[in-house]
Amino acid sequence: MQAQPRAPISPPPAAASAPTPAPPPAETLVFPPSDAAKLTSHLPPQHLQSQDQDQNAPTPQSRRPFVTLTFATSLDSSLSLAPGTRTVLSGPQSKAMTHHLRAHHAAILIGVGTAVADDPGLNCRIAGARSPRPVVVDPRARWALHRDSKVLQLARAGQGLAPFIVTAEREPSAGVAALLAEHGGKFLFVEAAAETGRFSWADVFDVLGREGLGSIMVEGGGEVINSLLAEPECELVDSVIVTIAPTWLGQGGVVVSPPRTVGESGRPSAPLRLTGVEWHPLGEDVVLCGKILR
Ligand SMILES: NC(=O)c1ccc[n+]([C@@H]2O[C@H](COP(=O)([O-])OP(=O)(O)OC[C@H]3O[C@@H](n4cnc5c(N)ncnc54)[C@H](O)[C@@H]3O)[C@@H](O)[C@H]2O)c1
Ligand SMILES: Nc1nc(=O)c(N)c(NC[C@H](O)[C@H](O)[C@H](O)COP(=O)(O)O)[nH]1
Repeated sequence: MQAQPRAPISPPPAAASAPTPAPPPAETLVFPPSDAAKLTSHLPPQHLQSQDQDQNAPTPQSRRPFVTLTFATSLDSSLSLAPGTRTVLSGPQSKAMTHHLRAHHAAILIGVGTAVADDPGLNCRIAGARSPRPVVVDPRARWALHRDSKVLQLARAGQGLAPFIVTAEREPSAGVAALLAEHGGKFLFVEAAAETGRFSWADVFDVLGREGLGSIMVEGGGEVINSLLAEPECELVDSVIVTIAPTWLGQGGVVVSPPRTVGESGRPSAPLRLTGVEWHPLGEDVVLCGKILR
């Protein structure tokens, strides 16, 4: 029987607009279970770790999200060499620890200063782990989010989630709003104080709680962290996990140092101390875990 000529295999129709190529696969991180076990008591309760709206969408009356304050700092309490300068402090082991924290929180929150400086991905790069919902605090909606922003590239590649942007603008950019909606993100409106343009963190966390985000890891930057270490905002922080790197960044860095308090005598006093403290060496870094002493 004579073989029938094969019909030519036509090339697939060209996509109308070639999709943006997925970002190059970032390094996959590994955090050993033996190290993970040391952090368990400092993580949110299990039922608050996912984004499952049914499971943990706290009603307005229920408690606010579990808040973890976590960042990497130098020996001179700096987060980076200068505002807007992304500075590597963590070694591989404590970097993996940060991603372990991301897998165990429903959301990861940064300020717009960090978003602008770092073009962050804000996903979890441990194989098989879930990524948190990125939240960017941006009262004046000044973050120039665009299709090639890393966080949106990862969302399109299924390697992360699109951000929720917390703003005081009642009519933020329609273009950015559409871009967010296309990727599963959105703007969240929170009223800011008229005189300062700042949010009450209680309001921010209430809004995020009503989005079903039962736990939030606040990663920075300096302004965000210092404002959460001030009274009374520090009452909202449930856990503190700090990576300390054996590096001095020198003067001019982005410093973590909460506002000073002054006693009745007029003498300055230390504003905050941690309790329930544990120190865990990880590579050349040490990870300090604790809770703010009430
Ligand atoms: N080492 C680390 O762990 C770490 C983590 C995050 C960022 N960083 C670094 O920190 C630097 C950015 O820090 P930063 O202090 O410049 O910016 P930031 O990320 O703290 O963002 C500051 C902005 O957030 C908003 N904001 C903060 N608190 C607010 C409040 N209570 N109400 C309303 N808006 C509020 C304001 O718009 C403010 O301008 C970058 O260099 C980044 O690389 C380091
Ligand atoms: N743990 C930690 N060690 C560091 O050495 C360092 N520079 C940061 N910085 C935090 C960082 O500035 C922001 O949270 C990002 O911008 C996240 O970015 P990715 O998601 O990793 O792309 N954090």
